[in-house]
Amino acid sequence: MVWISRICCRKYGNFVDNLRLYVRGGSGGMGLPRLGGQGGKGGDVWVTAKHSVTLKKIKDKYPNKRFVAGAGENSSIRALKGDRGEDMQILAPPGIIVTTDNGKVLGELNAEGDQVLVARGGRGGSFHSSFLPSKGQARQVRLDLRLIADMGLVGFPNAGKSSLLSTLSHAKPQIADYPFTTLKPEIGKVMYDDYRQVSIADLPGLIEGAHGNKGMGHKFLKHVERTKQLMFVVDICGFQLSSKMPFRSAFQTVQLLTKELELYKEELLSKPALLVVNKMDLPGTEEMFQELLDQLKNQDDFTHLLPEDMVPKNGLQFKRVVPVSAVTGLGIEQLKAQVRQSLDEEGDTATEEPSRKRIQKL
Ligand SMILES: Nc1nc2c(ncn2[C@@H]2O[C@H](COP(=O)(O)OP(=O)(O)OP(=O)(O)O)[C@@H](O)[C@H]2O)c(=O)[nH]1
Repeated sequence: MVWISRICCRKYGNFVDNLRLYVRGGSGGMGLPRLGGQGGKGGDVWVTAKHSVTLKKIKDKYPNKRFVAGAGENSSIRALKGDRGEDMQILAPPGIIVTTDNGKVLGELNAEGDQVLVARGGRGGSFHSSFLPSKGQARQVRLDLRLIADMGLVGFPNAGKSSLLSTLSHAKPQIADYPFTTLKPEIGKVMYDDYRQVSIADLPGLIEGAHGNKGMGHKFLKHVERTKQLMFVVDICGFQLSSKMPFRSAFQTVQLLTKELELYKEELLSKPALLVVNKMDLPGTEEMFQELLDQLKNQDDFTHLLPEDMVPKNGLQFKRVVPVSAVTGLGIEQLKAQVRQSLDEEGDTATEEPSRKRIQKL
């Protein structure tokens, strides 16, 4: 049996899970000493939660990552009290934690419309300041997407995700309660010999048509944004959502899962992804696995197997394809090793503890 297949690599790493921005409140307006007039207050800079935005979109739209609010109006004979400067709104996805450069937490965005003030506008000049205005607050802030887990399981119902999570983590996975979600992901912790822990989230609810918000479609897909990497799980024998829906082979299932992510947010496909092929304990599955590998290697030759609108624009090239059985434990150790390697290649894990702490434990 081929345990681990390495199929040509895809360029990963476009997914943006943190961003550093320069923010500055607007300056206050000048007061008018002659008539005791007061300058307008400078505008504030806010970060506001909006679902349709991603950190990558912010980065692409504002390459210099500078956000400056409007200055307050000077006081004049016609308007003794100058107008307030315009506020600047930075739209960001929910599930963000906003901190200053030195790690002070300014606030969290948990739900659509939540706001965090990141830079205050300056005061307008008045009698108390000899009519001189003050400048707006200026600083660097960080927006960090709060990760649920290192790995997120992506698979249609019945693929064996829950079974896999239990086998991998040797325990009943815990239901995590995050303020920014109504969908409760199950989190399993995989422990390694060097005491490193890797967290894996099972996010229930992905079905065909999820991108169009079928089932719990959008809720599920939003969560995929909050894991460092993706673990696709397919049943080697294929999948059928219901007797009314067509049967899908393992290869078609991979394509459909890819298409769901692509249609929701193509950016998600830039996350490193590994493919777990489950139920390899069943008879005849070795040949099916070989066929799947062949199809994955030559995806363009098999586009006719699905209707055109269900074929992903770019087939996902998995760096790691691991055959397992969640029931018998076949391939589970290899999978653990592959998960670890994949995360190590990409840098720190979401749950990584400082090495000093781990050494203390040892
Ligand atoms: N033969 C075999 N059956 C398996 C394996 N893994 C899971 N199953 C069975 O497949 C069925 C679905 O498994 P689950 O772990 O509930 O699958 P799931 O992907 O979490 O399904 P949902 O909760 O519906 O999303 C159950 O009957 C499992 O016993 C496996 O490795 N081999």
